[in-house]
Amino acid sequence: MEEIPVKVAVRIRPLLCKEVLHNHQVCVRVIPNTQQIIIGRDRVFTFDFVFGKNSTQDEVYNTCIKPLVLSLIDGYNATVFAYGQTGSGKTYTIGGGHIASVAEGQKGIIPRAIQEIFQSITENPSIDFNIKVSYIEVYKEDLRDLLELETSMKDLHIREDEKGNTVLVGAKECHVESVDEVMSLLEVGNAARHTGTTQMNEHSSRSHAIFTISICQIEKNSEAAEDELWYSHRQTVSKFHFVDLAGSERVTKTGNTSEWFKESIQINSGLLALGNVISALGHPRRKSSHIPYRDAKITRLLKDSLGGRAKTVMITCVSPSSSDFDESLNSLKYANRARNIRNKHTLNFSPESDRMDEMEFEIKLLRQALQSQQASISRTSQIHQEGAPGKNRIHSLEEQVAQLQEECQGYQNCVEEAFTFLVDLKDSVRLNQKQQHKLQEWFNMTQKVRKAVLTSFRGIQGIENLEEGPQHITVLQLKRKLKKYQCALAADEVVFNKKELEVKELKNQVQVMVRENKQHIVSLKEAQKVNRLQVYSSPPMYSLDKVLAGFRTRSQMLLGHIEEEDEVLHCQFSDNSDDEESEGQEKSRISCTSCSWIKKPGSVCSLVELNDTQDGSQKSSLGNEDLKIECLREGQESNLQKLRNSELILNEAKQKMRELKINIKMKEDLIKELIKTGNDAKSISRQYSLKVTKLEHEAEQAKVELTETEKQLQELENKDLSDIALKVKLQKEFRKKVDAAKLRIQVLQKKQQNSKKLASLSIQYEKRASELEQNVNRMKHQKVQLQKRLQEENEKKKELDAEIKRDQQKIKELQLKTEQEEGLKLKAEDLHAFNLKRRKSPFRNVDQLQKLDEQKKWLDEEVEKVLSQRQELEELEEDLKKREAIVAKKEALLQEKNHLENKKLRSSQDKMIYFLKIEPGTPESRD
Ligand SMILES: Nc1ncnc2c1ncn2[C@@H]1O[C@H](COP(=O)(O)OP(=O)(O)OP(=O)(O)O)[C@@H](O)[C@H]1O
Repeated sequence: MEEIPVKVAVRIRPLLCKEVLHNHQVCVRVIPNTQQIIIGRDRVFTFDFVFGKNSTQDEVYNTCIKPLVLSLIDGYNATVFAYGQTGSGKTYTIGGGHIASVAEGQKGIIPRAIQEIFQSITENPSIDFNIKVSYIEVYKEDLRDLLELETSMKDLHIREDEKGNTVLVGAKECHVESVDEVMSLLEVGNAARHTGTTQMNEHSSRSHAIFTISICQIEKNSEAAEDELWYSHRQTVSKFHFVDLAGSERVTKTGNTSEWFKESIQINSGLLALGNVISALGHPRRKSSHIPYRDAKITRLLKDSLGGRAKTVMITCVSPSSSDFDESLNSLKYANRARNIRNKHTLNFSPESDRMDEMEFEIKLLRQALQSQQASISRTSQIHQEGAPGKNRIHSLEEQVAQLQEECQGYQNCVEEAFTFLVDLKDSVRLNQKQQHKLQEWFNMTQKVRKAVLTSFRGIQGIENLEEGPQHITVLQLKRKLKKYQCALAADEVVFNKKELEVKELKNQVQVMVRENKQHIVSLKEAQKVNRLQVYSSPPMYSLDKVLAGFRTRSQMLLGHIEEEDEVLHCQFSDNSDDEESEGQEKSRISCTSCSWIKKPGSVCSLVELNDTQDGSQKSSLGNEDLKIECLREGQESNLQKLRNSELILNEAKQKMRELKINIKMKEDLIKELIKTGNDAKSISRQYSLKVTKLEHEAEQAKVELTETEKQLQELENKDLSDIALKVKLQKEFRKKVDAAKLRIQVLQKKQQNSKKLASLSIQYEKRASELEQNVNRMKHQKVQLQKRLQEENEKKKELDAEIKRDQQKIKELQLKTEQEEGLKLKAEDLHAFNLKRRKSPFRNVDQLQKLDEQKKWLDEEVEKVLSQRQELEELEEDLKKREAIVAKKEALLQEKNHLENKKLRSSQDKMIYFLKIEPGTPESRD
């Protein structure tokens, strides 16, 4: 049997309105013209089908579901299941939900598949179709019939038939005859399905739903119309499961608390089991490994579809939002694993139906043979009735028949000869009318006899024809074999086509890689060129203009560098098209290479060098003003960037606070529960300690009684009683008493032990509660610290606001100054003359020089400030990253801890309840 892999499709939904409003970035994209998906910066996955944010429902259906529907009609079982995080678009893609209110173009897979199935029914009038639908859900590991809600879940069972197919027993199967009927059933089922509202999805499916459509096809044989006596038919039964799984979710993210906490856990555990099955099946050495189908109901139901006999497509839905990065990556990893799963699908035609054909034909032949046999028997029986019944008589009759046949043959020969002779005679001799008439009569008689002989001969031949029956059977068998080989050939063709596709895909990939390689080489060459250019453009001596230009470029590059790093942080998941992104990367690469010479400490062009340049001092002062404004603007931009960052930090901190609050609330609930159980345990323990002392007292009494009875027994044995019978009787009584006392002591001791155990259990509860209290205190402390940090961040934000305002003020002042300076420009000639004069004169204008120095110093300071601000920013970002990593780790640990604590608490509660139940001598039961 051919192994065909499970096909895996990935669909990325567009950003939802609220995500756009919250400024979420896109982190998952389809690589154009490939079957690949890139998540984050560099994680690439290849799938059988990929659908981006602009993909339509029609596209999804036609590409990966239509072939499955056609296979269903060909007689194969098929499954499509949607997998993914909550709110990622599973229900939308499968076509569940309130389908009546959905526009035609937005309809999902189920309505389209139903349409297609009924279309093919109308196109095949030679086939009798019998269609049934069922709809069930798995909610909290319980099966529910969505078409018959009264059905008790105890009546629904998952079984395996003799061929190993998974069958759901007890679910209602509705016979349907039109698209509308199916749609209304689907609507009814969807309305009955468990849904809820979470922070992630307004209409979140809280259960796994399986909508099944089964088709029974009965092919009418063309002979049936011609021959009313017999007809043959071929029967095929195939099923299509449409599975909409509940979404995997982080409990803290969905905002579910207490009530829904358990529900989320159940959903996640079902999906975890499914993940384990996919992992085990996708394992390269899976044949030897165990596949844990039995771990959950959903995996048991999907056994046929994963590693079984059905043709399966898995659609993994992912959210593009960067806030769902982890979940999307996980989904993609699972989808990648699922590509390794191989199913062995088989055609569902029943060989029995072919055998039926043969048998029907055989019956027909036998009936005919029987009829002719009966006719001949009745004839012989007539002869028998007429003649003597004895065997000898038959034998002599047979001999007579043989003789007569011989005679008959002789006469026949004579007649033939006479016939030819008379024909010749008739032509050559002239006969009178009477003779002619007689001859004609004789001819007619001979013709009649001949015809009679011929028809009887044909009758015998007709009976012999019946012996062709077995030949016909062989032909049928051969036909059946031919059909089988044709099927195998078709399957081979499918595999061949698939392989061809894979080869094409690989070729495409190779081409893409070659193209990329070329691009890399080109960019490398460009980079080398730029490097070379920089080496030559690095001036040996700096003129003021060049230095200023250098300063500007440098500051721009520094800014660019810093901004680029900012982008790395924030635009890591930007929603640019791939081309834009690659262009951006190209630019950043070039800018990095071009700033390389400036970064070297030796090549930093300090403004102090301006001291040596006296030419164009006016120009430089004007340039300085420009520079100042630019610097300030840059500073302001950086401050704005800082502000944005701090806002981001603030939001994240708030989010953390919210999560912490939920965690604390849960813990507090847990503590309350624990305290309650602890108090109960305390009161029980108090009762038990009373009981222990009482029991001790009783045990003491029993011991005293025992020693007394033993003493009495001893005395009785020592006494020399004359009445032996009385002595024996008394001894018996005493021994009985001793035994009873011993038994009582034993029972009392056991009870004592149990009571002590229970008392220790309550101590354990107290300990556990105090531990949890400590835990909560720690969390509260964390909360306080977070609040502090929040305040600090708020203060920082305020400071930054103030700084920005100050910068703006400065910019205004400087602009004013520049305008004034520009006025001075008008006197440029005078100034030039003055400069020349000054250069000639041995003494320089000390005041102006001082002023210039001051301005240069100020500028240097400003540059330093900007640089230190950038430095601070970098440190702040690094710190933020570290903090984020720590918080994420802490969150994961806390979740794990919670989970364990809950488990422990539950098990200890169970234990406690168990103890309370099994203890027969509890005070209540005693009372
Ligand atoms: N491809 C898409 N195009 C447009 N909107 C979409 C797309 N996919 C999903 N959505 C929208 O996203 C929201 C969530 O989708 P849906 O309810 O299908 O998610 P889900 O994965 O089934 O969630 P859950 O597991 O919680 O049931 C819906 O409002 C839906 O309309």
